[in-house]
Amino acid sequence: RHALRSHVPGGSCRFASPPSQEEAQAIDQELFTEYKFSVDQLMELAGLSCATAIAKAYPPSSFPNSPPTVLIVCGPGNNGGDGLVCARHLKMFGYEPTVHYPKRPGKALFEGLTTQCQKMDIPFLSEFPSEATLIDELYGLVVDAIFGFSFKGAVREPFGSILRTLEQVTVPIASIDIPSGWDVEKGNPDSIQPDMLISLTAPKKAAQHFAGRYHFLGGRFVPMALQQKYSLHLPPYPETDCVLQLP
Ligand SMILES: NC(=O)C1=CN([C@@H]2O[C@H](COP(=O)(O)OP(=O)(O)OC[C@H]3O[C@@H](n4cnc5c(N)ncnc54)[C@H](O)[C@@H]3O)[C@@H](O)[C@H]2O)[C@@H](O)CC1
Ligand SMILES: [K+]
Repeated sequence: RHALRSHVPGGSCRFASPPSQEEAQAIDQELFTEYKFSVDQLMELAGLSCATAIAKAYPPSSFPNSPPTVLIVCGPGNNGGDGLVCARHLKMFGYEPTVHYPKRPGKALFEGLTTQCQKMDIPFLSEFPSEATLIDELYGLVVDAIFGFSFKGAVREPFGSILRTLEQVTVPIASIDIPSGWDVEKGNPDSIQPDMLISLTAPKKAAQHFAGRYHFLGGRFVPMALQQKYSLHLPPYPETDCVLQLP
C-alpha cells in the first residue's frame, strides 16, 4: 500500500441502528415523493460530501504524485452519478480525476453530469486498465462509485472484471456509500476492502464490516422528522460541515 499520510485519525464504526437495504431504499423514496427533493439536488450534496471527505482524509500533499491523480469508477445507477459529481468537485479542489463510466443510463441527468465533467477536461477512459499495477502507477487513489444500496445478486460484467482488478490494487480505495460487490447488509470478505467509506444519509448494515482507516458520514440533508421515523440516531455534524468523521 502506498504510504498516504492523513491529517485525520480514523477507524471502523459500530453504528447504533443502521437501516436495512429495504429501509435505505424507503428513506430514499420518501425524500423524493413526500419531501419533494429532486434526484439531482441530493446527488449534488452527496457527491460534494464525498469529495470533501476525500480531501480531508487524503489532502493533495499526502499523494506520492503531483498533481494528485484519482481514478473514479462509476456504475450504472445513482451511485455512479454521485461519482460523477465527486469527480467534478475533486477537480475544483485541485485533484486530477479520471473517470471510467462503462454503462451509461440514457437519462438527461447522467448525460448532463458527464458533459459537465468533459467540459472541465476530466478524461473518460474507454477501457479499464486490465493490470492492477498500471492503476498503482498512474493513480494515488481509486474512488469506487460502482454500486450503492440497490446492489443485488452476483456481479454482472463488466463490473465483475473491474472489481477483480480493484481487489489487486495497492493504492487506497474510497467507496461511496457501500463497498461495491458487498451485500448491503452482510458485507463481503472476498470483495474489495476499501481504505475509506463515505456513508451517505446513514451508515448501512454492511458498514459494520468496514475495517479501513476512514469512515465518514455525508449527505447532510435528511430532515429531522425522517431521521426520527427511521430511528437513524445520526450523530451531530460539526457547525456547517457537510461531512463528519465517524469513530
Ligand atoms: N438515499 C439517498 O437519498 C441518496 C442516494 N444516492 C445514491 O444512490 C445510490 C443508490 O442508487 P440506485 O438506487 O440508483 O442504485 P445503485 O447505484 O446502488 O445501483 C443500481 C444499478 O446497479 C445495477 N445492479 C444492481 N445489482 C447489480 C449486479 N449484481 N450486477 C451488475 N449490476 C447491478 C442495477 O441494474 C442498477 O443499474 C446510493 O447508494 C447513493 O450512492 C445519492 O445520489 C442521493 C441521495
Ligand atoms: K460504491
